[in-house]
Amino acid sequence: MYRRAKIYKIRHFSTCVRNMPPKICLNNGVKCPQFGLGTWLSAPGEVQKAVKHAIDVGYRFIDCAWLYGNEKEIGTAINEKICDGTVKREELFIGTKLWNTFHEKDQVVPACKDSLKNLNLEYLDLYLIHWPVAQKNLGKVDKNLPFKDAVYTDVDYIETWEGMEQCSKLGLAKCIGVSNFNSKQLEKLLSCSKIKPVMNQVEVNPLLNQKPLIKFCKDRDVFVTAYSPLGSPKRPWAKPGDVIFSLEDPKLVKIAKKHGKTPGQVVLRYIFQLGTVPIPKSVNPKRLEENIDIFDFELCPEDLEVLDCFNCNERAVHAEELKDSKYYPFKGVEF
Ligand SMILES: NC(=O)C1=CN([C@@H]2O[C@H](COP(=O)(O)OP(=O)(O)OC[C@H]3O[C@@H](n4cnc5c(N)ncnc54)[C@H](OP(=O)(O)O)[C@@H]3O)[C@@H](O)[C@H]2O)C=CC1
Ligand SMILES: O=C1CO[C@H](CO)[C@@H](O)[C@@H]1O
Repeated sequence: MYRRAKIYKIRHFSTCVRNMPPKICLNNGVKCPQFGLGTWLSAPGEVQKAVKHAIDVGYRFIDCAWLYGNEKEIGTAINEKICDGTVKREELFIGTKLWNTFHEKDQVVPACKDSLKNLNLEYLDLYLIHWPVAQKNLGKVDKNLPFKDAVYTDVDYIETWEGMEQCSKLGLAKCIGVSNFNSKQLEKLLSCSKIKPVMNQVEVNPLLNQKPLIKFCKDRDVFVTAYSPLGSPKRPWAKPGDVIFSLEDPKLVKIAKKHGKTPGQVVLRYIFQLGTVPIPKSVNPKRLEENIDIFDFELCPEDLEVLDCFNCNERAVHAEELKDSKYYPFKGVEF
């Protein structure tokens, strides 16, 4: 009896230590937690610990990518947390992304299988086309600067999508979607796909709140995942003079104080209230706990108005080395 109570207490603590993120229902009926963990630049050697801690404190959606070079460690962490009884596989939502060098139709299933092997999982909950632009495979990829010396090719993302549909049909991925697609690209994909994308993962933060694209996606039943929600302050390509979002802005600090929260929590709550799925990255235990602890307060219309004023359509992630490709998403279109 005592033993049972103790086990219950531990499980209860690990899953209900704070308000859990709500779940959203995607256009194929699959449920997805409306908050996740980013893993880009989470270094091998620290990401395993970070993912285990994240799962302990309530994260259920882990955002990965083949490009990030850390799928193996993340997979080890996930499997350890399943083995020790903290979570069941079906309670997790694991997503990863197809890199630009595997866009030809017959490369997609093998690339997906490679990510599954790295993660040591039987299926993905979500597989995304990382960018609408295909790149030539030049050998080693630098995850910090993957577009340096990039040679783009003319493989159409519609062809790539056929490979993604095969991943879905083979049961390798329960959901498939895209990332960094603009409104025109998404519209074209929706018009000719047999399986609809469930998600478009794009940059969303106070400097680029993406309201028009979020509305566009919502109207078409495609959910938006918000990457770089804190403005990606450590992006390796930032130059002096680039606009970097500051969590120390006095207007933000004032709102945070009013709610008894940190500026980071206010930003993440704002992005959640925009109707997206924020996926902040952290490998720091305290910040991992802080970031997910945003489900016990609400920003009022006046707070939202202040936060809206930061928007200046300034991108942290622009991949401008690809700008001459006809598939480059960030030019020639309003959003
Ligand atoms: N699809 C795509 O093309 C892209 C997808 N992504 C995804 O989105 C995720 C998040 O975006 P990312 O660009 O990493 O940037 P974020 O906006 O999530 O910022 C992460 C940085 O902020 C720090 N940080 C985290 N929490 C806090 C906090 N509460 N207060 C202060 N600093 C904090 C982190 O450091 P520390 O770890 O030390 O806490 C890290 O340096 C990525 O990791 C990746 O999974 C990102 C870019 C492009
Ligand atoms: O996910 C990502 C993280 O940053 C990378 C470096 O530019 C991007 O390519 C990528 O989209």
